[in-house]
Amino acid sequence: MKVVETGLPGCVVIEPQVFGDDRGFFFESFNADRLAQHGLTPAFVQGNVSSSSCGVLRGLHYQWPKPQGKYVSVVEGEVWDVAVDIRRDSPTFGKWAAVVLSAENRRHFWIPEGFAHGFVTLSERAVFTYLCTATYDREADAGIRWNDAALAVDWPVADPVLSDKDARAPFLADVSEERLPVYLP
Ligand SMILES: Cc1cn([C@H]2C[C@H](O)[C@@H](COP(=O)(O)OP(=O)(O)O[C@H]3O[C@@H](C)C(=O)[C@@H](O)[C@H]3O)O2)c(=O)[nH]c1=O
Repeated sequence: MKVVETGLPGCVVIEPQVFGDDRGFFFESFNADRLAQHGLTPAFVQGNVSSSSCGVLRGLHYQWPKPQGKYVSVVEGEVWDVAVDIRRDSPTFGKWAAVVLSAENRRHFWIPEGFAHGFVTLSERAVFTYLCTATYDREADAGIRWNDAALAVDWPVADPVLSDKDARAPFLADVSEERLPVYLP
């Protein structure tokens, strides 16, 4: 397993070691001991799966309070996945990191608590799977508009398919400070 830093401190890409043989392949999708060697000790309490058609964009989502760290990957198809630091007082507030996740590259992306997260589907269909460090809380569920100019996320799709909720999400500047995650160094 290889852990690769991104330009955004705390957000890392995990590249599992894949064992192929005549039957197919095997890889460890998550190994707590190996992640701990890199200072990552997430405790997961919920697992999710979603399926999306080409051009579907989900995001940018976060929870506050009850922030969720997310360990995300794709088991069918390909997505462009992005994490945005929206922790108030963070030295990298407003910065983002993106990675292509696919069933072929088997990458996993660790997005710590306090970041907003989203992805857009690049393949005909993408099955997205992730583990979270907090359970879903409808009251705490929140979002930032995907194309907020203040964030300037360089999405590879210009006119994505969105949920009504995501299409109406507020811009970062319009979110009151107490509704944004806190930065804990
Ligand atoms: C996220 C979530 C949704 N739901 C329900 C609420 C709603 O009726 C339905 C669909 O919810 P959403 O439209 O929010 O689903 P979706 O747009 O897929 O939301 C997800 O997007 C990605 C980018 C993330 O980072 C996730 O944390 C999550 O926010 O599923 C749960 O019951 N549990 C959950 O954990």
